[in-house]
Amino acid sequence: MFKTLDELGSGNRVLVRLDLNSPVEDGIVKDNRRFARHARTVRELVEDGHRVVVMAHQGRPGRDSFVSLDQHADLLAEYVETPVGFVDDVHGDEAVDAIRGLDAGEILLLENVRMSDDELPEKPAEEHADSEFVQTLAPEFDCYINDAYSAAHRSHASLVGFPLVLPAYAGRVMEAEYEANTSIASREFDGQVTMVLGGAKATDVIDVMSALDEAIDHYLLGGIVGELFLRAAGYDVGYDVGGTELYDHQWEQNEERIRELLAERSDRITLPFDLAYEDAADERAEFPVTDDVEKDFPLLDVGSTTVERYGEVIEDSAAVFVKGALGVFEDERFSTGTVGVLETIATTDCFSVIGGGDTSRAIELYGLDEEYFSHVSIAGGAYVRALTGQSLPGVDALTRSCERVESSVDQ
Ligand SMILES: Nc1ncnc2c1ncn2[C@@H]1O[C@H](COP(=O)(O)OP(=O)(O)O)[C@@H](O)[C@H]1O
Ligand SMILES: O=C(OP(=O)(O)O)[C@H](O)COP(=O)(O)O
Repeated sequence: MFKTLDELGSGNRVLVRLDLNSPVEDGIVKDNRRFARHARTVRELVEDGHRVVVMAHQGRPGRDSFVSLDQHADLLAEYVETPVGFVDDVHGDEAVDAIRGLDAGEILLLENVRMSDDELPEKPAEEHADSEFVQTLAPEFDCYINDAYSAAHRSHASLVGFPLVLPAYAGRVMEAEYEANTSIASREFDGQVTMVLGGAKATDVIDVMSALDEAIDHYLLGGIVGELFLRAAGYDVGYDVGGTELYDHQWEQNEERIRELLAERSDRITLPFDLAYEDAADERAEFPVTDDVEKDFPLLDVGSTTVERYGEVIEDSAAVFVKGALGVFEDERFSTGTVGVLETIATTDCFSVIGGGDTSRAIELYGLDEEYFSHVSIAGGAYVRALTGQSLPGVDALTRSCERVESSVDQ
C-alpha cells in the first residue's frame, strides 16, 4: 500500500502530479470533473501551508489535443479558489526559478510534461529516476504526491520517476479511485457481467479484453474500437476516411489481436448492428452495417437498433462496466449511442461503473445524475486495468517508495 496526505504534515515543498488531461475542441480546453476532483487535493495542500508545484499532461504529441497547460491553470484556479501561477517550462531554468519563488500556500503549474523528451518513453522507474527531468526537479522538493490515478497505467517519468528519489504520497483522488476500482476487481456478481467498450484507444480496450477473459459474459462494442472489430468481421467500415487518422494506424497495431479475440469469443462479443453519420443536410443518418454502400464519410456513432439491442443485454445484467464512448457524444447528434446506454444502465438496478476521462463527461453533459451509477471513475485505461487485476506502474512506484522509507527506518 502507500502513504496518504494524512501522513504528510505541513509546510513542505510538494511536487504533485495531477491528471488534467481534458477534451480540447477547436483549441479550447473543456472543463470536466478531473479539475473538480483534483481541486480537493490541491486545496488541502494549500490549507496545510505547503508550496505546491503541479505537474500534468495534455494530449499526445501530434494530436490536436496536445496543447499548453496555460488554460488548465485558469480552470484549476476556479475550483481551488486560489490563484494558480503558470510557467511555460517543465524542468529548465525558468521552471526552477519559478519554483524557488513560491511562498507557503501558493500554487504553480508547470508546462505540459509531455513537452519534455524525458516524459513519454515507457521505461522502468529506475531509468526515469535518472533522467534530467527528475534529477533537476527532485532537489527542489521535500516530497512528491501522485494524485493522477487515471494516468497511473503509464510508466512515464512524472508518474514513476520521482517516488524513487523523494518521499512519496497518494493524493485524495489516487486514494479514492484506487480503493473503489480495486474493490471492484475482487467482487463477485450473482448474474451476468457485461462490459461496454468504446472510445478511441483500441490498445487499451484490447488489453482489457485479453486480460478479463472469462470474467465477462458479454462485451458490447462501439466507438472506433467497435468499427475496427466490424472491419475484422468483414464489414466495410473501420478505416480512415474524410481526413480522419483514427483507424488505420490502430488497425495495423491491433488487427491480429482483434481477429484472435473474435475467433475465440464470437459468442460473447456483440458488434454494432447499425452506424450513424452526418448526411448532406448535416443531419444524423443511420444505416445497417450490412449495407453495401460506399462509405467515404466518417462514421460517428452506433445506430438506434444497436442501442436497443445493447439495452436488452444490459437489462439482463447484474453488473455493467463501461469504458469509452460509443460515439462522438460531444456532438449531440451523435450522442445517441453513449447516452442511450448510460440511460438504460441508470434505469436498471445493476451494479455499474462508468470509466473514462471523456466518457464520464457524457454524464454531466447530458444531465445524468452520478447517483444513478455505483461508481463514476475519472480514469479510463487505468480503471479497466484495475478491473483486470493488472498492476499500475504509478501505484507500484508509490508502494515501493513507502517500503523503501520503512526499511530505512528499520535499519
Ligand atoms: N466513431 C467515432 N469517431 C471518432 N471519435 C469517436 C468515435 N466514437 C467515440 N469517439 C471519441 O472517443 C472519445 C473517448 O475515447 P477514449 O479517450 O478512449 O475514452 P476515455 O477518455 O473515456 O477513456 C470521445 O471523446 C469520443 O468523441
Ligand atoms: O485520459 C487518460 O486516459 P483515458 O483516456 O483512458 O481516461 C489519461 O490522461 C492517460 O492519457 P493517455 O491515454 O494519453 O496516456
